[in-house]
Amino acid sequence: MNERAKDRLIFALDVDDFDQARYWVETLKDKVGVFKIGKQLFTRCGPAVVKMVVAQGADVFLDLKYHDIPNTVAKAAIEATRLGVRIFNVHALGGGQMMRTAVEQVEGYCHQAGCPRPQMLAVTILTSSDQATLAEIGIERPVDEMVVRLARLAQASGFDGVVASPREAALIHAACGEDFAIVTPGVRPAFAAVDDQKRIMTPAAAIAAGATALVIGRPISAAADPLAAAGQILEEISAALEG
Ligand SMILES: O=c1ccn([C@@H]2O[C@H](COP(=O)(O)O)[C@@H](O)[C@H]2O)c(=O)[nH]1
Repeated sequence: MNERAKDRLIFALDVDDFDQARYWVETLKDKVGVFKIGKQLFTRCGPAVVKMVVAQGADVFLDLKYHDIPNTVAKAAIEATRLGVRIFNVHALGGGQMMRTAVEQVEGYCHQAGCPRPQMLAVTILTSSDQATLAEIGIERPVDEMVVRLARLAQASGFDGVVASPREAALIHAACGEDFAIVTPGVRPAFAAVDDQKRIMTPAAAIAAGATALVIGRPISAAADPLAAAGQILEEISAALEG
């Protein structure tokens, strides 16, 4: 198996409590490069759960999708940086000033504290949304056009990459270049249920389209044999990287 496959797999720690989170980190840390802590687990456990994952030698993607006025997002971003996470994110829909202020203040903090700057990602359009969802909120432009527009804005604001569906990965890659990270949830292996995701692709198709890392939760956690499911996904990523 291609060794780089593990670095491309981010597991969504969408679980109810601290003990379950620790169980999944211990179980999957040989197969998964980064553990994603989202709103459910962070609201339940707070910074202690970030520290637990880091103490196990794994990296954290803090997926709190900040979306607020520039000052509030920048201060929250500094707190995420202080926690030692490798990646955190904001909503690109918060706009350029919000993203630029976050970049400036995080870089200022890192310079002063002598710590590495986390990777900063901007969520474009949620993978659970489709054209009808955008219409509900008054956005008539096609989903893929909106995603590319937000990706360009994030890049111009100093962000390192975006969160998007793998369906838009090739377009983002063409618009923003090779060094811009494209982290994709909405990934469903053939054996898994679609759940509430709308814009999906298989792991192999996502990598082939240019996704730099895949966020996967329920296809592993809800599988009858989660380790086998993670192994199968890694094989798929590996084969796509070789191909
Ligand atoms: O557009 C987005 C942004 C974030 N997510 C998060 O990714 C995982 C996906 O989990 P699955 O169980 O594989 O569906 C979840 O934590 C979401 O909050 C996303 O799905 N789409």
